[in-house]
Amino acid sequence: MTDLSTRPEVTAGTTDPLRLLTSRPRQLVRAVLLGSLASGAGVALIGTAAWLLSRAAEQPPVMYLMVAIVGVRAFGIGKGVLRYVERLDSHDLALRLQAGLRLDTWRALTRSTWVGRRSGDLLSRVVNDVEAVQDLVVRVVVPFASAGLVAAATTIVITVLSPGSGLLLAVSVVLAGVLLPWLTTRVAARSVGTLAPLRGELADVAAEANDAAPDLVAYGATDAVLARITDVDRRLRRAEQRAAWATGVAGFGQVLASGVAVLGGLLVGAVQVFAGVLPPVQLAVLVLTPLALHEVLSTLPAAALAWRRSRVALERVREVLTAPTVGSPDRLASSADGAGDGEPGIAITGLSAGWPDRGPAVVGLDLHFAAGEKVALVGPSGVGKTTVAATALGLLPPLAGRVVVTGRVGYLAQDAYLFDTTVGENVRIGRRDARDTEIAEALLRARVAMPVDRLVGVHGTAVSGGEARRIALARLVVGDANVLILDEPTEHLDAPTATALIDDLWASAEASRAAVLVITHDPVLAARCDRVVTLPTL
Ligand SMILES: Nc1ncnc2c1ncn2[C@@H]1O[C@H](COP(=O)(O)OP(=O)(O)OP(=O)(O)O)[C@@H](O)[C@H]1O
Repeated sequence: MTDLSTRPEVTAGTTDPLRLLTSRPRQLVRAVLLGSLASGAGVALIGTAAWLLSRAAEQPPVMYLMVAIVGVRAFGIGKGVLRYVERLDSHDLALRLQAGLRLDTWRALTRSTWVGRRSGDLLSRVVNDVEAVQDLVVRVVVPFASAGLVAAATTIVITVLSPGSGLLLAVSVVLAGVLLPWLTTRVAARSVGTLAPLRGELADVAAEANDAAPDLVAYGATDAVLARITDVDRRLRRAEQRAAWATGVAGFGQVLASGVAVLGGLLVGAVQVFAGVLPPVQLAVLVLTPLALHEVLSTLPAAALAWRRSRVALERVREVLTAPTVGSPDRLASSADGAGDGEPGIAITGLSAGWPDRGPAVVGLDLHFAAGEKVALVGPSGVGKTTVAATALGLLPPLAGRVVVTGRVGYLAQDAYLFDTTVGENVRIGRRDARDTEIAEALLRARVAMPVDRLVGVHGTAVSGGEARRIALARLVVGDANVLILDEPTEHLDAPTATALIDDLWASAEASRAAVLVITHDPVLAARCDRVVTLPTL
């Protein structure tokens, strides 16, 4: 067994089920062997107990029963202990593979800005679908492989005792272990294949309804959204019911297969006992051992469905891993971390910019500004000011032209995100090693008279719009950025607060010779910049 906290995580680097599983072959083999021994102990327990009961009925001296008595105890205890150890080992392997895959998925997420992706579905892929790798180990490979080994061993032992019963058992094993699982996946394939996408869709509509709840209630538009959620839920439930129905029918088939093995064993064994070729005490072994084996095989239809489900889920994860990147947030992070390669500044040359699957919002923009310069970008609503900022930040790839940003970038977004934590922790995002005193000072400079430990609520709903804006500003102030991109910094603020805040921002920008790009509709703020660039309407 291994300690997850001390061993490095496995990075799977693949979503191919076979390659995933064979990335830790020794642990996989060990888990399968432990699983086989646990299941084998269960079957051996019933077989030995059956012999013991029959033999005890003949009332021999107890010495003749001792080995069987010890065997029953050993198999009984061994079954539980081995199953426990197998569970530890197989879950350890499964969690390791899952951690590796999750790490790969996060890496893929950080490579792209995922502009335009449905966030609920993306979340469902990253959380639920990645977990499919757990099922692959615990519910598919270990049950199938160990059931196969135990079935082979049991069939050989029964064949040695009674070839006719062995043949019948082999037929029932093929029926229960191969045919029924295959039929189950055939019947339920389509509905199982839709489960993961439907869960993603449900997460998506539920997340959207949650975000939009105040507007929906205010406009009395909840019915339509609830109807959408109910519709997806109904489709999901139907798919789950179909899968459950297939598993139920397979369960019935399992009982039949087990009946064939038990009755067959009884008939063939009885004939052999009457013919004097089989000792009577072995009859119970021929009858009861197949029963125990079929208990092991009864999990296989569900395992076959889990295999199908895991493949669909891993395919969805693969789509995330191989999705084309949008923008270059990693480059942004490195330029933000790099200790300012050269003078801070932004050089935009011949830029055409726009959002994926839309035409360009901005065409042929030239905008160069240097350290210590403050430039206001103005223009009518929707003309593309935020699009220019997103492109300069690397969140969107330029459609044409070049954008070079030198220095440590600090960005105040128009809809800056507040996490559901304290004011202080929200500010600390600007500089992770900021001390409490520095956070308090940043809040003071951003004119937020709030205790650092006050909670801001989900999406900052427990603070006012102006307070949220200033907390986001404090996040910018606490960092040591020297290229500032500010999208509507004075929005939601009263005139005196806005003036005081800009005074402060300008003072610290001048001290660090920062290059400042301000997007604004506020003529007072624009007038306080060195230059005003007006974006033309296309
Ligand atoms: N995430 C997005 N996905 C697709 N299109 C977008 C997105 N954000 C903005 N757009 C579109 O891009 C165009 C430019 O929008 P942008 O937000 O850059 O304008 P803006 O000048 O900043 O407007 P405002 O002053 O109202 O904030 C608009 O037509 C807008 O509908």
